[in-house]
Amino acid sequence: MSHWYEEAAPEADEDMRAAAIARQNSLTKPRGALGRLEHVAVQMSAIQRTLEPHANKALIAVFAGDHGVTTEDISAYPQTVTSEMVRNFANGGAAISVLAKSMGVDFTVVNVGTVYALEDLPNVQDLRVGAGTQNMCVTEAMSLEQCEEALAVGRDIIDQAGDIDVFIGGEMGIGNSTAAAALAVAHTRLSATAMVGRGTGISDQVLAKKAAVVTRAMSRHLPHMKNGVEVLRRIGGYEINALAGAYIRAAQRGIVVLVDGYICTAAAISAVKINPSIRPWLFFSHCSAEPGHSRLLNKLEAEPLLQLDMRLGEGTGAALALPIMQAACRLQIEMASFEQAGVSRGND
Ligand SMILES: Cc1cc2ncn([C@H]3O[C@H](COP(=O)(O)O)[C@@H](O)[C@H]3O)c2cc1C
Ligand SMILES: O=C(O)c1cccnc1
Repeated sequence: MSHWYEEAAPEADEDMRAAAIARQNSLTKPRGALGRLEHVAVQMSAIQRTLEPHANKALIAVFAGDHGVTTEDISAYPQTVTSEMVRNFANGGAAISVLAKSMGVDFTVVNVGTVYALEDLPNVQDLRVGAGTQNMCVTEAMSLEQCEEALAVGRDIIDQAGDIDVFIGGEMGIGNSTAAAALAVAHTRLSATAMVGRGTGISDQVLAKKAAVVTRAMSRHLPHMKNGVEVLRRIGGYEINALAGAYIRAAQRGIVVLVDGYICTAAAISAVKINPSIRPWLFFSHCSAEPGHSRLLNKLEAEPLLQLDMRLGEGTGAALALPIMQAACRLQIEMASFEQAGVSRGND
């Protein structure tokens, strides 16, 4: 039986890529002088199949969910903060709320699975598929039904998004940097120690415990990880799975994805595992301060746009990278060529 998340995303057009590279090389700058901005514009051209790539209309969706693994005391903050932050998102006080507002980008919050139900809140969609996940150290994080439902929550957010060029996903979930580390281990086979980080700001002692927790979870689940969905079911999270579903659907619909920090990248690599055809549509916004993030980005052969020592999540790094992506597009579209501007070519 084939599933929606296995349907292929549109392929990159290699002729258009060559044409975009030629255009970049014709513009009034030394060859390659716009660095990664050139890579972004060229890749956008190849996937959008145009020399005039666009990243004008974006949607930011923050997915929230709680994690059973918080029982193991692996975060510096209590689980209640997930719900409290959902209210903060709704009230405009969170970092991503401020960024979305100041940048004029549409912003929505999706509750995929806080432990407790929340009251009706402006801009928050209640699509809970469970009351927090189970502790991955002792059992699977969720059932297959819940896993598929969480993936579908992300898919539906994209399907309801209308005509957008760019999708930015964010996450909120106390304990989710532990789930992300477990996913990172599953997809790279590097050690738990290499993949755990301080998350919200844990001590050396808690960091060592966090690595042991991930190791314990891996020894339980690794033998049974027969496919990408099973990985997400066993060690993912409702908000992480919704992100993976949103990334897959965005790519299938020809929407460019700006991936945020460590947790979002763990969702992204899980999504690529489920559906490798989505990879050309993923752009990586920044390299966070979590040490596992650069390792995960390496595995994905990703070139993050920013390095600001951020370690927040919520989609904040991706939001900050949006104007850079937009600039990369405008430069390729609007710069004059050497011929048009009457500027002499060099021999670079
Ligand atoms: C006030 C507050 C706001 C946040 N916004 C994002 N996170 C980030 O921190 C959490 C992951 O770290 P850990 O695995 O250590 O719990 C996630 O919710 C992530 O989005 C926050 C964390 C806190 C405390
Ligand atoms: O890189 C991230 O996304 C991150 C890091 C720490 C805590 N929350 C998110």
